[in-house]
Amino acid sequence: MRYAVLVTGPAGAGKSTFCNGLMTHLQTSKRTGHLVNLDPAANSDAFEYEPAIDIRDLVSLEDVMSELEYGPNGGLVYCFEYLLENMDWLDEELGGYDDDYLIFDCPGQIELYTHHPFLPTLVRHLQRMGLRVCATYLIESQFMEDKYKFFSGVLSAMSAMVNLEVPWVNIMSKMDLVTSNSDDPASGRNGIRARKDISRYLEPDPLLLVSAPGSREEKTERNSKFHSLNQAIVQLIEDHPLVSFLPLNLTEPDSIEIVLSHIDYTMQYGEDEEPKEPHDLDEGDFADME
Ligand SMILES: Nc1nc2c(ncn2[C@@H]2O[C@H](COP(=O)(O)OP(=O)(O)OP(=O)(O)O)[C@@H](O)[C@H]2O)c(=O)[nH]1
Ligand SMILES: [Mg+2]
Repeated sequence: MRYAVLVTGPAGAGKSTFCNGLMTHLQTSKRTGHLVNLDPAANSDAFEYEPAIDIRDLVSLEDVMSELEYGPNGGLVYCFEYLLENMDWLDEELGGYDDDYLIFDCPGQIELYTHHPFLPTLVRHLQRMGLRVCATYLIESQFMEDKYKFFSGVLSAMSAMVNLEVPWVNIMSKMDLVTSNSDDPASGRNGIRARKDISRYLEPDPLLLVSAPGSREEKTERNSKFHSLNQAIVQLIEDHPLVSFLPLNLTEPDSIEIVLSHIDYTMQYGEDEEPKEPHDLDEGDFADME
């Protein structure tokens, strides 16, 4: 059985870094993984591990831009369309890997996840080839600093999830950057101050969008033209409680292990063996953040 983990998410969310971390972790756990680079604009220096399959061997953004005079975004779309027309290239590349764990590093163009047919087509193709596919969607912990930015991240994750019908793991990356110390003057009014707050973001609490009744903030919000929009979004997220995030701190092997065990579980990796329950988050996992 072959497995494919798609690593998706907006630009700079830490996808490539997570792929590297996952590869290292697989190696130290005596498992094999292969990196697949799907980013035609990737910078070669970004890879600690040489990709086993690399879209740039088929088409590179640089060539498309210089030869066809596309700009960077149109150029990317062209690259994916080119890949979709040349899927036999991918089949051939994938042919050499049986019984393997493939990690797909995807590009950060948000439109690829929300409305471009590229990823759904790719997923169907991989499934037809007999691969078990799951997707991860990363947003970075800095999103938690601003509740509006955070909810736009939640909505983009939801929209990517409904677009791709595969098992799904949402990840809050760069948790090493969260210093949630209530005495820390740097964590401002909207900062993430306490562990209680962090869990409201990891299991998004739509009420974060609504200010406390009677507060000055609430009164200004009620008058603002965004009030009904916020209410509608709160309702949407409450009606579709699909999104929750696993915290990822790459400086802690345990954290990577927990994320990997959830990914394995969604794909029933090694199901010929005993199925494994994913590790649960311990109370202790947040201890250093307080
Ligand atoms: N502190 C910290 N920084 C990180 C972490 N992961 C990534 N970064 C930094 O965030 C930046 C973007 O990381 P990438 O891994 O290139 O992000 P990406 O999602 O692959 O970006 P694109 O491919 O351009 O969309 C880099 O400067 C990384 O060093 C993390 O876990 N902690
Ligand atoms: Mg990247």
